[in-house]
Amino acid sequence: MHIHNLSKENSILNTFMSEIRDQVIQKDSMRFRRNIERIGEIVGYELSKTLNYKNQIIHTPLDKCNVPVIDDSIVLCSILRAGMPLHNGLLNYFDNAENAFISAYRQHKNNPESFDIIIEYLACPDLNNKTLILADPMLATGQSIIATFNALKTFGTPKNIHVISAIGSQVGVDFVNSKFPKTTHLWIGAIDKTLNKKGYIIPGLGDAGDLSYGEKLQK
Ligand SMILES: O=P(O)(O)OC[C@H]1O[C@H](OP(=O)(O)OP(=O)(O)O)[C@H](O)[C@@H]1O
Ligand SMILES: O=c1cc[nH]c(=O)[nH]1
Ligand SMILES: [Mg+2]
Repeated sequence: MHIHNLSKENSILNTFMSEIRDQVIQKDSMRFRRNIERIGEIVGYELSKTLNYKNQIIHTPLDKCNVPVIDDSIVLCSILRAGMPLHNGLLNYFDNAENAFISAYRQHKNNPESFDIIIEYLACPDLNNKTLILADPMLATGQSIIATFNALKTFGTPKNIHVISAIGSQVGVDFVNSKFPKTTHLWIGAIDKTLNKKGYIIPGLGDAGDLSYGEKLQK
């Protein structure tokens, strides 16, 4: 797996990262969603440099010119709920992408420290020979993204895979690195030290789904 840790380089991305982590600023849910969306836009721009391009002749009012344009068929797949703002950011740049949505949530067993990933909803186009972008802002244990990848296998074999996340834990990154094809790219805003007993990233930011859309009842 090619791991691109975008916080290693100074850029405006780190301003948005600081705001989604900040316990005061993150309480403004509209700003939180917009910052995640802006992270999606920046990552979309960065990963666009690795795509395939073809020359297109463009007629300006004065002459014609050759412009390289994206030649890959892109499918954006996001994990509900927290993936929605990241999805919007990517879709802001990849105008013609096809879209897939999957629901994955943690179902706790008898204690808060152990859980299964439950997938109930999946809508996905044909993935054969496409460029698949899997987006989820939090890569904690890595179980949700792996469960998603496995569930998508019946929809075809993508040509390339890009996994996008705002914050990951080192164990989660190591886990997905061991499960995805070696050619996969991981684009990540930051890789944090550890997970707590409930599987939350430390220092992380808290619960990305709740910060975007409000607290949900645990059932
Ligand atoms: O790497 P993992 O250990 O699988 O954890 C990451 C998952 O947890 C969060 O979703 P959550 O279950 O909180 O659902 P939500 O989006 O509805 O809040 C997050 O958006 C990921 O999907
Ligand atoms: O730290 C975490 C882990 C899972 N889901 C989140 O939203 N945050
Ligand atoms: Mg959540």
